[in-house]
Amino acid sequence: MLELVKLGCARDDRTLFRNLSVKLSPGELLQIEGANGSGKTTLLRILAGLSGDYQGKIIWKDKQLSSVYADFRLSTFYFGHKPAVKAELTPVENIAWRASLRNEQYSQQQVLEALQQVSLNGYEDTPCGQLSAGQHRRVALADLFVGQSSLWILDEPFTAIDFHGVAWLETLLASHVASGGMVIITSHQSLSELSGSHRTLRLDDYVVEDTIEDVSEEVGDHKTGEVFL
Ligand SMILES: Nc1ncnc2c1ncn2[C@@H]1O[C@H](COP(=O)(O)OP(=O)(O)OP(=O)(O)O)[C@@H](O)[C@H]1O
Repeated sequence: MLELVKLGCARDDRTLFRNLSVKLSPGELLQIEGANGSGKTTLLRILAGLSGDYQGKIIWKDKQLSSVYADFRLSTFYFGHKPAVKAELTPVENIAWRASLRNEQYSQQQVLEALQQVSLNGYEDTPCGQLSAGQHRRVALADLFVGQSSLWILDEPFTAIDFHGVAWLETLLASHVASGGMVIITSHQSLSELSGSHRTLRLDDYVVEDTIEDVSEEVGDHKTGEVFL
């Protein structure tokens, strides 16, 4: 379904990774590991269409991503380092706002149930600026309970989440994958058995001393990818 073909990326003349080829099929969870600064966030931002500065190809449903980007966006949920949560809006308003950005509509009941799932019942009308760091991130994670995206791209979703929150999130990942969904996740902590079976990719294994220019010759494709926003 999602295929990366000889993906390469450099920042400030430093190769973060190169020749990265991997496939992700429905019902699979892929954990990206790597040291601080190895390029995990950079890779996920590329996959989410937030950066076009890469080499190689990204294939979605057997087609070059740029030609099916509208479908890809509708099928994808991206949870970044700094989740899009507006401080002046309540959790309910934030969910509605992000849903409108994705062209999705939820019933009020669905939203309230999602907030209950992330243990934010009782905070429905509290401006998010008054929530704790972990609660703030839970507001964004509530989208996972109401959206219909098949591919979840999650950058360090466990950050600031307490022990019980990590458990329900891992259980949710397993359930999404069991129902045919796909997950790409970065996490500095190992996933437990609650997440179900998964593959691990270490970005450090895709670094060499060569400059990034070598990759374009091997790929024989565009040297710079498109920005999909
Ligand atoms: N826009 C940018 N311009 C220049 N360098 C950048 C840019 N974005 C990221 N980098 C550099 O790319 C490298 C990889 O950063 P990235 O955030 O992807 O790493 P990471 O593996 O997610 O790290 P961490 O585990 O600390 O979150 C870092 O050295 C960073 O300084």
